[in-house]
Amino acid sequence: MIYTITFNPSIDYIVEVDDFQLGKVNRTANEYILTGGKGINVSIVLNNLGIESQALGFIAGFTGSYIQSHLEENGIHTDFIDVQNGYSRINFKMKSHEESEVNGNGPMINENDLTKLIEKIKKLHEGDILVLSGSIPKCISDDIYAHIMKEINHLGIKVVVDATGNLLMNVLEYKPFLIKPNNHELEEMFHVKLSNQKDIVRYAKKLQEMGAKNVLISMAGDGALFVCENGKVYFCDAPKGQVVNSVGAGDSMVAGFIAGYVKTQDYLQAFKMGVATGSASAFSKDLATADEVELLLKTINEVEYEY
Ligand SMILES: Nc1ncnc2c1ncn2[C@@H]1O[C@H](COP(=O)(O)OP(=O)(O)OP(=O)(O)O)[C@@H](O)[C@H]1O
Ligand SMILES: O=P(O)(O)OC[C@@]1(O)O[C@H](CO)[C@@H](O)[C@@H]1O
Repeated sequence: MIYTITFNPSIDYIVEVDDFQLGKVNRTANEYILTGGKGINVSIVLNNLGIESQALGFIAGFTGSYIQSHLEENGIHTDFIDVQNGYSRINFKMKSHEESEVNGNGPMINENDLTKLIEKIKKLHEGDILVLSGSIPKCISDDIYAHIMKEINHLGIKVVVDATGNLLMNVLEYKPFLIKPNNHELEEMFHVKLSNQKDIVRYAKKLQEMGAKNVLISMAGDGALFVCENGKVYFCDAPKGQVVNSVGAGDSMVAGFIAGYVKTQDYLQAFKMGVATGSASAFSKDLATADEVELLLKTINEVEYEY
């Protein structure tokens, strides 16, 4: 079974404003809401691709109830912990001349809530896949993903981590199966400016040396690089298309990679499926569907990188 954990689920309120004026009253040309949070997006896309998963994490208040019922209505299993403090956040995403986002901090999670989550995770089995995705509320220490990995290290579970900064750096010693920073997050982690693919590969390999088995570096419209545990390095161009909503493109890539890997056990197929799924989400209002992914997958060709 695949489990996703979202510490900080959200309702994403997406507004389109034709010509946003700072400091003025602006009116939307279009607006809609999506259920979000990185792990939840992974579960939604896996479901779209016909793969079962269970979404774990913390929800709170009326927004949390909406998130849970929306997922369940769409056939996604959930097992959230309902925390009694505040409400799940509403993240604001505005599309105008540029895309801007304001993400909330999320509800207060206490020790007791955390213990409940760890107890659930300890019941996972060998062969399960666990996805740890997204930011954590400020009240939680940035070694929490590492702590979770330490607790289940002996169980033979493949752990995928999509996070940044210390939250990601701290897990490396526990050898995650896959990590997926984007190129900007890679720069921030090493305090460097990476201006070409060769440099990006060099730093992705450092993450591998530090413990990650597979490293996927997404680069939005510039495609993605994959440093594989078999020693090979691949690059795929992103398919060309009209970007409609890139929120969740990275999560879709993670879901696509997992789906590809589960179906074929082949890393290259998984990588290509990841790129196709990321782009399919970027090219649509909502997250990628199986038909959209299948169409794009046919157009994707890899280049093996000589390093
Ligand atoms: N403008 C684009 N054109 C084509 N494909 C795109 C575009 N933006 C994203 N993608 C696809 O989605 C993948 C992931 O995108 P990106 O690098 O933006 O992830 P991310 O930064 O983790 O995104 P987010 O945090 O918004 O989920 C890319 O590798 C690519 O396949
Ligand atoms: O604040 P975080 O947890 O880093 O990111 C949260 C978020 O921006 O990520 C998803 C897209 O990747 C959205 O659904 C959600 O609003």
